[in-house]
Amino acid sequence: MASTDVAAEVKAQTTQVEEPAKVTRHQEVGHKSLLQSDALYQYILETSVYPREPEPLKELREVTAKHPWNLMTTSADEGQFLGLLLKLINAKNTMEIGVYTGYSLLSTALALPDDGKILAMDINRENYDLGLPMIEKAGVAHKIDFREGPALPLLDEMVKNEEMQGSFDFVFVDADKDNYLNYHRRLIDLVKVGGVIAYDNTLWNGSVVAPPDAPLRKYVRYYRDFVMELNKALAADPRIEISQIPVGDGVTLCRRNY
Ligand SMILES: C[S@@+](CC[C@H](N)C(=O)[O-])C[C@H]1O[C@@H](n2cnc3c(N)ncnc32)[C@H](O)[C@@H]1O
Repeated sequence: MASTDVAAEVKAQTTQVEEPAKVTRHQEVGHKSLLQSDALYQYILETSVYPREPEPLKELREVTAKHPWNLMTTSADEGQFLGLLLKLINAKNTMEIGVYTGYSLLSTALALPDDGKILAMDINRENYDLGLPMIEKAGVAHKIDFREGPALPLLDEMVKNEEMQGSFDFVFVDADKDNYLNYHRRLIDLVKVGGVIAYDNTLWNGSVVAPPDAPLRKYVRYYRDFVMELNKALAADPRIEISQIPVGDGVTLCRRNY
């Protein structure tokens, strides 16, 4: 079925229970998760997420919404999920690759104990600076060690340092998708046994199931094959247990087994 047909079918289904809504990036290529209903997604946000969202995080979300690249931000429901996950695994020493204005960074910083740490990397400091006042307001800036620059050379340095091997409880990867497998090759040594690596965007706008002729935006098409290759590689990697969760744009949790 062509993607436009799928989108039309989805639209027909969802409009039975809601007002006609703008086409979301989930609907754009027509995958069939429950949350293709905008109304259900709004229900989750309004019932379970926004009422629990700390004020500085809300402020950071609102500031980010005005930024031209705001599509890159982690959604509020995913931020809440990551925060809960960190508490469930008692994470203390963590890493984030891909900060942008810091929504996921602040969500996770708030979930860490006062002496918790996040090594945060991004090639762009300007965007991080936009969110920094809210991170400071939330009283968690002392947990964050922000490094400006590409993540790969930093990871290479860390892997060489024996003390850093197996030292991270949690890593959130949300950056250049064409490097995810390169990150994985290094992170598997840096995360502790029993620790978790979370790869973001593993459903990549639903494009992982788009037919070859689907009208995808250029950057979606470019990264699609990398994301699909990553998904296959993670599924075949015996060193990890995985679960691919349809929150946000898809997040794959990997627990290091050995
Ligand atoms: C999707 S955004 C991150 C969103 C962020 N997690 C949030 O919650 O808003 C991707 C980020 O990865 C950064 N990035 C791209 N290539 C990178 C690289 N090689 N190393 C580090 N960061 C990179 C970009 O500058 C951008 O800020």
